[in-house]
Amino acid sequence: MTVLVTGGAGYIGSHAALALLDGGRNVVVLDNLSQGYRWAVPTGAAFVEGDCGDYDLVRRVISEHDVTAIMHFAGSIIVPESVIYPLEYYYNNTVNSRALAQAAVDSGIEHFIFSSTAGVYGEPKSTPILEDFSLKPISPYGTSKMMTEKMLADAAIAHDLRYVALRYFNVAGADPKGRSGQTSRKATHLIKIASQTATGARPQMAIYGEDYDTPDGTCIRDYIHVSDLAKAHVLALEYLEDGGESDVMNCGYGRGFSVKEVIGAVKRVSGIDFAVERAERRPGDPAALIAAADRVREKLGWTPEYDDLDAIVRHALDWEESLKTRQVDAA
Ligand SMILES: NC(=O)c1ccc[n+]([C@@H]2O[C@H](COP(=O)([O-])OP(=O)(O)OC[C@H]3O[C@@H](n4cnc5c(N)ncnc54)[C@H](O)[C@@H]3O)[C@@H](O)[C@H]2O)c1
Ligand SMILES: O=c1ccn([C@@H]2O[C@H](COP(=O)(O)OP(=O)(O)O[C@H]3O[C@H](CO)[C@@H](O)[C@H](O)[C@H]3O)[C@@H](O)[C@H]2O)c(=O)[nH]1
Repeated sequence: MTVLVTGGAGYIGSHAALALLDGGRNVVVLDNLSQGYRWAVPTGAAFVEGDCGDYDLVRRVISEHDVTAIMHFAGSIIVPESVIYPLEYYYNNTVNSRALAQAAVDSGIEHFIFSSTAGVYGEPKSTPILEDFSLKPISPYGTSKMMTEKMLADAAIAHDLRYVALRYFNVAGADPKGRSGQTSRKATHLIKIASQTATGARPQMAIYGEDYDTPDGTCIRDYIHVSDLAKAHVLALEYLEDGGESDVMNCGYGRGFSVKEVIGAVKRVSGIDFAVERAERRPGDPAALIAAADRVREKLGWTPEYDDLDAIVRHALDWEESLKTRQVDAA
């Protein structure tokens, strides 16, 4: 019995693979290394280089590795890029997910965990955001994820597949044991960028907009530690194995920090007063995104360990330091 982790050479998938291995499960990672790194695949996991949209390959991997469940992380993740290249995003996130789901159904896989996003809500009518708020994504990225959620919902009605779509809020931090972290070639995430600036990989950074309708004028987000998120995936799999119904669940802590508060935390924890510029608003940024996070706690029994901004930042900084000794551009 093995879990197939697509995108397991990437940031979140590698942490989920670690959590599965730590729990004594077998893991096979399928990743095309378009963004991830071979070295990021945890020791102990089997690795297949290839595309999650390659139906025949997925069927073969499922059969050869005795796969009984799929965690699907592979995808393209940069919101502004999805506005410029929408058809690439629909292909990689929706068309390839369809092929993967087809291979899963045809192979008799019954348990499927999908990486969705708070981006499916678009500009929410209010916060905290409940799972049953209407889905009105404002980017091709968000729409590509919403479409995959809908496909899974329909497939789950027609077939023996059951799924959990986890809608992540802002994922940050790194494995507390230093085994993995965020290495993306094209970093856009606030805590990653602030950590790179603190550790000298960037000369300065910018705050995108100080005129939002928030207490300090900067955007508020719900930052969740990647290891807590990885744990939610393991619990979601156990939930399905115990007969749980298909569902969607927000993954966040239910509280938010502003961009200025995050930068303040990175300066405080690192002890470095790095340069921060003001910049224009970034298109498509909602003022505040905070999860209503009751469902994941109640249904999965999820209890976060790292609901502490300074701990998230500490782990992100430690990982950034450790990257100085790695060849991150060599896959
Ligand atoms: N990082 C976040 O804050 C965040 C928030 C919400 C949702 N998500 C979702 O979580 C998932 C993982 O994100 P991440 O931050 O770890 O990104 P990442 O880029 O670090 O990892 C994605 C991995 O998928 C691989 N990949 C991409 N397309 C593939 C394909 N067609 N076949 C096989 N492998 C492929 C890449 O090489 C990479 O290793 C994505 O689906 C993303 O949309 C991320
Ligand atoms: O150098 C930077 C980077 C970011 N920000 C701001 O920081 C906030 C958070 O930005 P970022 O870390 O890029 O995350 P989001 O744009 O909120 O998007 C993330 O979180 C979403 C869920 O909330 C996911 O859907 C996306 O995939 C994921 O990238 C936003 O207000 C940004 O404008 C800055 O001011 N300066």
